[in-house]
Amino acid sequence: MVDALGVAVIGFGWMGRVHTQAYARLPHHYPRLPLRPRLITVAEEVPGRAEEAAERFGFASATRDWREVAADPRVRAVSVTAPNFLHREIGVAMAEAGKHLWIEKPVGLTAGDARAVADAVATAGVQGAVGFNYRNAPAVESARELIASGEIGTVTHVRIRLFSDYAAHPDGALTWRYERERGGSGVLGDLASHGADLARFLLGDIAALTADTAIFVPERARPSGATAGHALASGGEPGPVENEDYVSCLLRFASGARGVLEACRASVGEQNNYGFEVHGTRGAVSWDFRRMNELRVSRGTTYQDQPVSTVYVGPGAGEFAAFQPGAANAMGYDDLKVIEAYRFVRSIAEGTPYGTTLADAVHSATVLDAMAESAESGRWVSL
Ligand SMILES: NC(=O)C1=CN([C@@H]2O[C@H](COP(=O)(O)OP(=O)(O)OC[C@H]3O[C@@H](n4cnc5c(N)ncnc54)[C@H](OP(=O)(O)O)[C@@H]3O)[C@@H](O)[C@H]2O)C=CC1
Ligand SMILES: O=C1CO[C@H](CO)[C@@H](O)[C@@H]1O
Repeated sequence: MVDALGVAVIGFGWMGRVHTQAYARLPHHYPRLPLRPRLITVAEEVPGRAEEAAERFGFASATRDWREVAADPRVRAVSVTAPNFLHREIGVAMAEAGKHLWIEKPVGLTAGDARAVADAVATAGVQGAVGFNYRNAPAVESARELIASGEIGTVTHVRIRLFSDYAAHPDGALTWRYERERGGSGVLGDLASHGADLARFLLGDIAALTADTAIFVPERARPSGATAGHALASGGEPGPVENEDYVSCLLRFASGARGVLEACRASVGEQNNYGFEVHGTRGAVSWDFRRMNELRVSRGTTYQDQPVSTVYVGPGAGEFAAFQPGAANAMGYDDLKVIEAYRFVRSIAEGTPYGTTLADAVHSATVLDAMAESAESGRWVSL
């Protein structure tokens, strides 16, 4: 018996589209899920964009005012895919209205914002999921199991990197991402938030850190109209970039392991170069988002003679089997969002969290706040 789950999407740029497509694809990949999302309404402030989204993707209605979503009894679950400065206000309002919440990272501008949304979700007794999609990659789940099984021994150190060039082009538009008021931090919230989540997912809590940040592209052109994702602008008045393009961070884990996390949104020549290398006393495992379905693994104690092999993950790993019949049939980025949608909807169906929660967002945001504090003070910060 399959029941309908009325859903709404607030903010219809890049992530709004990806969440919508994930809801639509759920029955294809998870036919036994007892709830089937029904696209009820889309809220977007750019004139005409909500109507266009409704027309293209099949929402029953469209609005420019997200408050109408909170009041809509047809809607039981909401995706918040609007810019960061709206996460807290919209997230809290939706939870208070009794809506289950799937909200994008970093969940607000600060750890205080993430905590406010987490508290509202807990008080309302609704389910909450967060857009830390990289941990949904079956290969990342396999790496976590490999580490937890002790097969690579005691973890000694890890390197986590998130390098991209979406902010490297000098004509990249000065969107909300580059403003303190609407974006909050820069690459911290945009990319290092994922890195902080992966660090904890793989290796447990971070005990202390020290960080350094920099702005490499200090001015950008103001966009002349509506933008989505990482748009280019031409001819607009230049304005200042208010948040960091780059962060490097040394980590000490509660386990005693050491780590380096580095993220940059303006790395010329790097496109979505996201990944990690984890080293232990008896082996190592590494992952690269651009080869998302592979792990590089080394195991044993023959040291310099030890082979490093490529492992193609297959139907036994994470949610791989819901997408492809055999190893080395590639999954893609949008599939990670389908997995996120599945875990969110399953949480609602079973009344218990399954996958990322708002607590994960609070942990990640606390790490980001500590990085900002350390970059400012030049000191180590304990967590
Ligand atoms: N998990 C992941 O891998 C990713 C997560 N993200 C996260 O997703 C969120 C959205 O990012 P992205 O989709 O790239 O951003 P976009 O700028 O592409 O889309 C956001 C949309 O929300 C609109 N918006 C602004 N104010 C409102 C409002 N009051 N009501 C409704 N809509 C509004 C924006 O309009 P306008 O243009 O007028 O501002 C824009 O159309 C961010 O928090 C980001 O950090 C983003 C990319 C990847
Ligand atoms: O979460 C994210 C993942 O990568 C994107 C760029 O490629 C970011 O913009 C985004 O916020």
